[in-house]
Amino acid sequence: MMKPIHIVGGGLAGSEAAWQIARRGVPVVLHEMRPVRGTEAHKTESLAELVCSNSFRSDDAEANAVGLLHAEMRMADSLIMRMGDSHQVPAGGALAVDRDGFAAAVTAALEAHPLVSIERGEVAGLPPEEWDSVIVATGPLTSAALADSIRALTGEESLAFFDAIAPIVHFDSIDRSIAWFQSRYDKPGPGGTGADYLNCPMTEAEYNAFVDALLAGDKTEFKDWEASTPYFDGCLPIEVMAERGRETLRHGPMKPVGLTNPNNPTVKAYAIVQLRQDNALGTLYNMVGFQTKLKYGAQTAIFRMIPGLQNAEFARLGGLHRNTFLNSPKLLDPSLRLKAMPRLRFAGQITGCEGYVESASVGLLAGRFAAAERLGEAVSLPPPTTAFGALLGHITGGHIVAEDGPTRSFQPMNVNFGLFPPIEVPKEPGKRLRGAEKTLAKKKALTGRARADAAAWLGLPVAEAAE
Ligand SMILES: Cc1cc2nc3c(=O)[nH]c(=O)nc-3n(C[C@H](O)[C@H](O)[C@H](O)COP(=O)(O)OP(=O)(O)OC[C@H]3O[C@@H](n4cnc5c(N)ncnc54)[C@H](O)[C@@H]3O)c2cc1C
Repeated sequence: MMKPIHIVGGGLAGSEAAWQIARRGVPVVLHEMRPVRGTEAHKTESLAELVCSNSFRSDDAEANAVGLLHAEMRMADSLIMRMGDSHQVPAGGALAVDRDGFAAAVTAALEAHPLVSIERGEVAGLPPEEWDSVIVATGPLTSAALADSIRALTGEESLAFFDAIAPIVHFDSIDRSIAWFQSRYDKPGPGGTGADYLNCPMTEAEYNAFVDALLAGDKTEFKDWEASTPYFDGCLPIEVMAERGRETLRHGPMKPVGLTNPNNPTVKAYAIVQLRQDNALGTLYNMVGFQTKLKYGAQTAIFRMIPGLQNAEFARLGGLHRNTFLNSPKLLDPSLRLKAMPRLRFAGQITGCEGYVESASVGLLAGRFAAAERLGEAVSLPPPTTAFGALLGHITGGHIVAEDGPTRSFQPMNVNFGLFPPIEVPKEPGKRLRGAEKTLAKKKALTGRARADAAAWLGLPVAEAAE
């Protein structure tokens, strides 16, 4: 009997890693502490629970880096993408999923696999020595006992900071005589209709009153040690955005572009709040980009100032959560093993990637690497030109570490084109590209190269992938 690989944490990364290992014919034991012990954000005992938004973001594999990552993961037979695709809900150009159906399907697929056993319970310290190959995928809310032992082993302080959760509203409490359905620029996207978001318009006076209320609203106080904790720009709380400038929200989550109010088509709204379907039934909608650390009472009062939400009932209000992650460029080797104890491999957000899809993709890589090692094969790293390779590069070495401040410079990051090696746009005779056209051509060249290289790395037909 082959010895099993142990995975600690059955979230996005751990579930994907388990699948990848089992599909190579290697046994795996997946340790998940829920429901024996919970986290501040998880609500269920399902594997791969989505703790906040239900979106896997853009599904555009030609012009968007996370869309490209989707495509590469599908090529690698990703369980997370397979179940995401089969549980999608309409969301314009994005891939959004019915969170309960999705998590139940991932759980069922792993429970049914003959090479996967699932053990419920916390791994409350370093994994026992007899576990000779372990993937730690315990996420941003890693339990304190395990986090402490990793910190003791590495000698590095894990950096903690906060993510803020966006509120969810009951659909039937939204005033549909004010809010209208439309996707930005009427984009249909995968599984969408072009009219998937509910839009709440604001006049200039309403916007200013709203920003004033955000600035004045009661917020959760930071403790001393939390005060210096940096935010990451992808998930800024709205009141922090409002503090950065009166116009910041109008250029961020409340931007009014690509939308026309059918009740007042000749007048452009000054700002627009968008809500996106959150469950398959269509009974819940989340406020897009509205992460917040406002206190609950303040949230209810302030969000009801939004036209269309004056009677809103909230299924869940926003909240605050810590994020635990390693100084990976220093601590991990190129195949995600801890240099100080190579039987431990890390995956998911704890490695310093950011987002559901990125976490799952690092789980996918860790699973492939661990399985290859167990089978006595050479570990093959993805080319740096692929989204897989770009993300892995960020985690294990691409980042230039600056040691000149109180906090280290390595920060969690979504996949983005800045992580890819540059490419020359192929010149067309007699045509000179400029501006947006040139940017798009560059993205298409990068993603075409990435898909072809990913296919070659995975041993798939290259021509089809590059198309
Ligand atoms: C509050 C919050 C909101 C977020 N919102 C978004 C969002 O909207 N969109 C997005 O793309 N990303 C979001 N993220 C970021 C991130 O992508 C997700 O947290 C993602 O789930 C990370 O995947 P993971 O597999 O690394 O961790 P998780 O999915 O959190 O999985 C880790 C698992 O490990 C288990 N565990 C922890 N410690 C132990 C232990 N000692 N023993 C056994 N099991 C253990 C946990 O119970 C959990 O199931 C958010 C993060 C947080 C904290």
